[in-house]
Amino acid sequence: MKYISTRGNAPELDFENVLLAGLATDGGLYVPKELPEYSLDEIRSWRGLPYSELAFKIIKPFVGGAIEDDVLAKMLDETYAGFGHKAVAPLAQIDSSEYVLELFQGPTLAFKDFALQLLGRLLDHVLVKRNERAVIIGATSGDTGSAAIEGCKHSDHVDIFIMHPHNRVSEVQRKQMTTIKGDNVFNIAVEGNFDDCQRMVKACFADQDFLRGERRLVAVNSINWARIMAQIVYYFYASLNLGGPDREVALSVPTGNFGDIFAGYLAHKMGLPVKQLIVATNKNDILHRAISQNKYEKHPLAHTLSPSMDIVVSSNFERLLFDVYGRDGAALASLMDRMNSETVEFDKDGMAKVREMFDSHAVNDEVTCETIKQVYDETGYLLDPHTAIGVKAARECRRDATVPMITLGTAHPVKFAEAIEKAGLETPQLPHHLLDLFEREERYEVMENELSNLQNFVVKTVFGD
Ligand SMILES: Cc1ncc(COP(=O)(O)O)c(C=O)c1O
Ligand SMILES: N[C@@H](CCOP(=O)(O)O)C(=O)O
Repeated sequence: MKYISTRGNAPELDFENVLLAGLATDGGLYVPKELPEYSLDEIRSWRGLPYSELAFKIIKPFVGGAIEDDVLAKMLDETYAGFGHKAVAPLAQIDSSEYVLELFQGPTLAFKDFALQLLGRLLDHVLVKRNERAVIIGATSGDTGSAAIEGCKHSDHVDIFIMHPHNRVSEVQRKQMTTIKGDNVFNIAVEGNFDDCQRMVKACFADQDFLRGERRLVAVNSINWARIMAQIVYYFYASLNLGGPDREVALSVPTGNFGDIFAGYLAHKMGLPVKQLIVATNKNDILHRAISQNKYEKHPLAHTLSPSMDIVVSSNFERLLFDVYGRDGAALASLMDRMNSETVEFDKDGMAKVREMFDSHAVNDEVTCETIKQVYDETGYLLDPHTAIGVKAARECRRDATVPMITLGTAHPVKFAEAIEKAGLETPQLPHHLLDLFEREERYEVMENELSNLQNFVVKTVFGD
């Protein structure tokens, strides 16, 4: 399997190098040159497989021989054995033909664990083989951070630096990151927002000289292709558990950086029958406006009760646009330049194609809380605010009531007490492994929103000067 950059001006890479690359050298994102496609018969033959075995079927072609089959299979077994539910990604029914795919059964209680528990193992395997040590720099609006640290903390081959927006993640999210012990783990609270943190990550990739050629820089955000790859699996799993591929499903995805829903789009392109994909956003609704009005216009970032989706610049939208623009890297590079600095209208035929599959809806804080309350009153099921946005968008955008609607349950409600309390409900107890979270000692640096500060901190920490 070969990978190419969305901006058409970076070397083609194999899986091992794409795993280690982060951003492409031309500033683009890596995507598979060709996607594996499956017939309905093949997909049907995967019915009943345990999660890790299904993951092996789907992930193996993307890895393309870079890791021996038995090693990959063992890695996948170990990854998903650590989840708190035997089904790994169970479906909860909240109405007739309406489901929540619970992606929060992993150690940090958010969907990020699906990819980051695996990414930590993949990176360790490859770095040990190469006898290399890497620096990870990541940005989080709350969930990627703890999942990445949890996934990588055992590796002797990485130092991991995670930036979060100061005072803009929930208390549980912050403590989940900042209380993880490890000599190789460094948390930074940036006086800025998630976009600022993500911009600094990308700037570090564009200027790696600060690591003096002595360390490789690796990404744990969804700019890293391996993140998307691992997230494709649960779309197949959910569908197969609801009668797929002989029955279509509709999917509503709480969306911020567009990584999760992009994985769903790829699952569909690989052969999974999908009726519609719903981009569910909070007040940071640039993607909803882009899809519904064909107008890509940046508004200032708003702080909401669904902080993990407080994102304006959605990195993975570029991967979808690459397809929309006929996989023309040069055209996309100039489009991305324009999207940086001006309001953009996309190619009309391309947008029409996007709308064949995608719908979108934006949900404000008030409606988010109303939805949490309504679903709780109707069913006793407690949604976290991100999932509630997905459920609301699903109900607004549903095209066909006979097609099962699955909302991706992206986080556990225990992480978002403020929203749950504003909905007039009680936050549940932390799960057993986090019961003493509030007593654990925190460790993080507060830092101005300045690239040089970040780079100096990394250099001082890694090289000691
Ligand atoms: C709980 C939660 N829901 C939804 C999202 C949005 O996912 P994506 O960024 O892949 O669009 C995130 C963050 O990424 C998240 O942490
Ligand atoms: N919502 C994320 C933001 C980072 O997105 P990623 O999927 O690119 O890592 C978070 O919670 O950190």
